[in-house]
Amino acid sequence: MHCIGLYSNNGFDPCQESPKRHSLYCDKHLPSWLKRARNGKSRIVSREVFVDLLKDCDSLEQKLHLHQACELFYKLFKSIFSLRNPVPVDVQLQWALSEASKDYRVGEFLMKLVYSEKERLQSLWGFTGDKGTPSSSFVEEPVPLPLAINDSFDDDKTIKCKMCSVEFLDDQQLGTHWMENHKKEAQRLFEGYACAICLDSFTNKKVLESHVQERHHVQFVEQCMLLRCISCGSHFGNTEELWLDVLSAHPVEFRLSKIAQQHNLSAGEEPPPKLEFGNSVENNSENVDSFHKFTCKYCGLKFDLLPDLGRHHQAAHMGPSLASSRPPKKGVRYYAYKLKSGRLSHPRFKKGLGAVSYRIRNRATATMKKRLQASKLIDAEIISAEPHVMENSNLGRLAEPQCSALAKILFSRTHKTKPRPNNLDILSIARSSCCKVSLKASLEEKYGMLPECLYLKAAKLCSEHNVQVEWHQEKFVCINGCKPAKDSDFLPPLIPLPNGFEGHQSADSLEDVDEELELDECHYIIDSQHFKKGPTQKASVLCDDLSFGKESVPVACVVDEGLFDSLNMSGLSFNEQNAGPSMPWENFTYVTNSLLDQSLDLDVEDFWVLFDNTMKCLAASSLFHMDCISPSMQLGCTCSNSTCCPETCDHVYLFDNDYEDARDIYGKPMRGRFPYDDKGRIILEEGYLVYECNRMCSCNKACPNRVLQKGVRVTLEVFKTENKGWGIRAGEPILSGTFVCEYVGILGKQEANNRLTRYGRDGCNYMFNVDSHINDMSRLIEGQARYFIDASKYGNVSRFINHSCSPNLVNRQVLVDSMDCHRAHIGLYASQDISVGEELTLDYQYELLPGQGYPCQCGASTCRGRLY
Ligand SMILES: C[S@@+](CC[C@H](N)C(=O)[O-])C[C@H]1O[C@@H](n2cnc3c(N)ncnc32)[C@H](O)[C@@H]1O
Repeated sequence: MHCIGLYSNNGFDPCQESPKRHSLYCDKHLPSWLKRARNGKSRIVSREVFVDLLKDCDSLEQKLHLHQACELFYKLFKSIFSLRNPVPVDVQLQWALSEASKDYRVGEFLMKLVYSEKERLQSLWGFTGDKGTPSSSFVEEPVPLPLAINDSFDDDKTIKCKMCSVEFLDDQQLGTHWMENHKKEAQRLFEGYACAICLDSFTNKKVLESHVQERHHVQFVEQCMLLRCISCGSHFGNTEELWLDVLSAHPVEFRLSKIAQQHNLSAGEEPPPKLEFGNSVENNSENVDSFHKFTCKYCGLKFDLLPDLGRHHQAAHMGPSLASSRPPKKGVRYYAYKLKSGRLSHPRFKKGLGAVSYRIRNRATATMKKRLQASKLIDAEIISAEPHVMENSNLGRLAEPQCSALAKILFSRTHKTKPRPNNLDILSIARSSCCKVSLKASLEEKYGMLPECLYLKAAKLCSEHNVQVEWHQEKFVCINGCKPAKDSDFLPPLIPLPNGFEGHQSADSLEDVDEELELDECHYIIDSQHFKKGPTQKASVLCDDLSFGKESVPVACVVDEGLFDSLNMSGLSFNEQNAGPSMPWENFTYVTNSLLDQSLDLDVEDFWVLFDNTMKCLAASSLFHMDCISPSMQLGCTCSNSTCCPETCDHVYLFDNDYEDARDIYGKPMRGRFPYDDKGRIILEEGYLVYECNRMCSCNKACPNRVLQKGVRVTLEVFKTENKGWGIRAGEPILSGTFVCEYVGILGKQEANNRLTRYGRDGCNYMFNVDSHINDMSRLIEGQARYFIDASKYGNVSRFINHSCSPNLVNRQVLVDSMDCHRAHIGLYASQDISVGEELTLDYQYELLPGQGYPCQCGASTCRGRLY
């Protein structure tokens, strides 16, 4: 016997290995539901129960049925267990029942499984509210599943011709009978046509003829005609060849279906002399001249045979890659389709992953393209900036944009002339450095002064390669006494030009500047950052801590010199005039946790009704009983240490269970890993829920799987922007993946298609549309309410984050105190390294109709222009 691990409902290519694991599977193909347990929890079907059931199987066939039942059981358990699954449990159960009832032998095994496993499943995962006392609704004996039509003929000794009901002992005899008696009808059943030039297929000879004439301009149509087996699509030169294929490959299709047999037997009637292809005559078929015509419900075209209608439907009304028609996005059929196709467990993510792997594959090309584009841009800038420089022949008259352009040009040129350390150079120097000071000193000794962003890159590299370097901020004193390198040859970095710089310099001083630039062009590194306004600029602190002690790091509110005036009038894009000037902290109440809107209280009610029904349903199917899940739908892990490790943490298990194919941001599988790296930075790719440990877990706050819940840990500053009102900027370098803050406000829901905008007193929109940011899962249910977080009255520092079409923050939905995805927290994480003083921005992802919204001031080269 061979391993049957590759078996699926659609058959299998047998694995050639002999079975080892539990006598049915080789090592490689042991199914997920039998895989070795961690904490005894990961096995969906326990080994003992499986082996017991296997002992009762005498034939390979029975073993396959057991295998199928286990798969079904696994799928059902897994999808019910996934609490974020929006498909109602009763629909899932219906699906499982209908699947099981297709073959009563599979159904029987399924019920045996449910019966044997129910107690284990009940107590597993700490589901038991009152351990062990089964409710009265428990079904103690396996309930036979409703028997559907058994379409299998294996038990029958005879088979009947579908045309005349004459009985035969085997398919061969039936085939010969058809050849002799029903060849004409059989032609209608199997014969199609194909164009010998392009192999396009046709149901009708006439259509083929006109195709050949019109498309290929051929008159002798007969030469271009191939016969085509409708059943399998193979092409043949003549009828004999086609019939040989039919006899050898499709004899089953001559048989009378079981339903028809039963019907005939019970009614004692002769079978009607009409063609039936499987059970396919549905409401899109009609009787014309005693022959069935199959009508396409989309375009009204009629076909003699259903497979042709199918092919037409696929070619004319579906995308080329879709193999089968999909049911409408509603109801049991749709969910069943989702479940069967495996899309339910990770619906959007396959698509997401495709995109990710595409992105990864194309990263190199993209980088190259970017570089090319950048160099083109710079060239273009040289062309546009240089004449300007000449024209004015006076640096002092250059406006800031021209200065930036010039700086960029010089920056790129000087970069080209100076050697720069590559990743290996940085790492090898970092390995012999104890702290940032010594690393900086060594690098500068070799390469001269380097821009600050290189140290961010170095920090990232070190963390990725586990190189221990002390990264510190200002006033750090290294215990080894490391001191910054001082080289008198280096000129100090440029400082921002003073206000009123435009046109105020005397001609003499400008000449000096010009000369200096010319002379030292190759030795300076002029970064366009020097022209940006940042915290290096003089700023006045309006408030030391806008959170008034609610955050563990104070959030200062500052105004840069030169923007004071804007405080007296509206610095916002619109509408502040009426409200009058106010300080940013005066317009809302600072909270660190979202509050629930009343619309959600109702939702909780709905939830309990659903929950109640679900549990009754499960109890009736003898899986669980009513008290098995905690009201908050929270699942605690049972790691024995105070800090969890991914090998044992149930949240990792839960995640893996829900997202088998999840990847990290580098494209590596997430299986068996926390969503955060050991520095607490998010590594999980976008599009997945993050499962953090919670108060039901035995671990403590130091657990690496608790990040968002610890709140803001980086220094942030609320500052006045030039044209977007208030914004947030980094008060310290923030490395990519670092948790920045949570979007906090009032969590509510709105009815679908009903756009909700709420403006705060300052005329700003503080709505975060949860639905539009993540979780396709909820979109499986059409017309479902959308969720939002409104930070206009209650919120935290996140309410000041402005929109950018090229943002440096991303959001993730994080499950902490509830496994219900509608109670997920919105975590905002750095999507790239962010330097001190850089504004933190998020893509609001509004969907706007043409003409809607307000001008976007993000300034990104990819700016989409408008913002809601
Ligand atoms: C969530 S608030 C951000 C904080 C806000 N700037 C403030 O002063 O409180 C969103 C509002 O900020 C302004 N805003 C954010 N990003 C913007 C952008 N890129 N362009 C123009 N205005 C923007 C808009 O008024 C928007 O309604």
